[in-house]
Amino acid sequence: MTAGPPVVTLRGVAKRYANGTLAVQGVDLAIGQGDFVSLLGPSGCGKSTVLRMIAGLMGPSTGSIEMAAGGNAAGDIGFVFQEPTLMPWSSALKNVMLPLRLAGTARSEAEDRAAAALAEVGLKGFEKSYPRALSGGMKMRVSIARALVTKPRLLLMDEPFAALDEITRHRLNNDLLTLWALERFTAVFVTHSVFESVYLSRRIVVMAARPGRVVEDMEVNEAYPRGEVFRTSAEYAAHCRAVSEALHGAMGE
Ligand SMILES: Nc1ncnc2c1ncn2[C@@H]1O[C@H](COP(=O)(O)OP(=O)(O)OP(=O)(O)O)[C@@H](O)[C@H]1O
Repeated sequence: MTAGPPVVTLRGVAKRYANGTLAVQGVDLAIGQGDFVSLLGPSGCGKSTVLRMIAGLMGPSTGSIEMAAGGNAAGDIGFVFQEPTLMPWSSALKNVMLPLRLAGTARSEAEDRAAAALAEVGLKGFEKSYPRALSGGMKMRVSIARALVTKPRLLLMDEPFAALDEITRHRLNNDLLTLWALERFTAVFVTHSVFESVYLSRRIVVMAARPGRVVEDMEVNEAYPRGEVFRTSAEYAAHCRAVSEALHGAMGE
């Protein structure tokens, strides 16, 4: 599986917040169609800032961000936050229906598509459950279903599994890769975890702080599907070591 032409291209991007903080500077990054890219770096290196700019939630202070033509506007980008951010007063199904309803999709079609999205993340039978009745991992699954229900070509994830226990996190990593293979979206995944970035990605962009910038761009040239055999392989360990060294270099250690 190789990445196609860029879906999004950042050129000379810098972001200075209103309080004067220079969050990132000099970011040049092209993300290829169908790729799985992780942004890895220490706290404060600007990973979330880059992701929010790609999402169009805010603009860069200098430089440009170009989305390739051919998308379907509002449904083009899915965003998964660290917190599942579900509406507590609505069922899992209604939560997943929301982006479709906002886009004007008729109720019955939205229901069918939301139910299919929940089934894809392993939540068939939980359509009527309220968020409070679901575990942390299940809530995150609902959040992923909601992000994917519009069939975005770009899925942006900001440390989505950071708050989950390790077993749940491994399971969701596997399920995310299955969805990625099935739906063929381009994934941009923000994480602090070397292990998670190597397990998931084809490409790891290592960032450093003060000011936030890209310091290494590494490839994890290993076949998919990846599973427990990969997780316990010598190749996995070697990639983790190399990425870890790059990260420590980025942190000036
Ligand atoms: N809204 C804001 N206003 C001012 N400064 C901000 C704002 N958001 C982020 N920053 C600052 O910009 C820098 C980059 O923050 P950002 O959240 O992008 O980093 P991060 O790598 O995602 O960090 P973390 O891993 O801790 O989430 C930090 O110094 C942060 O304090």
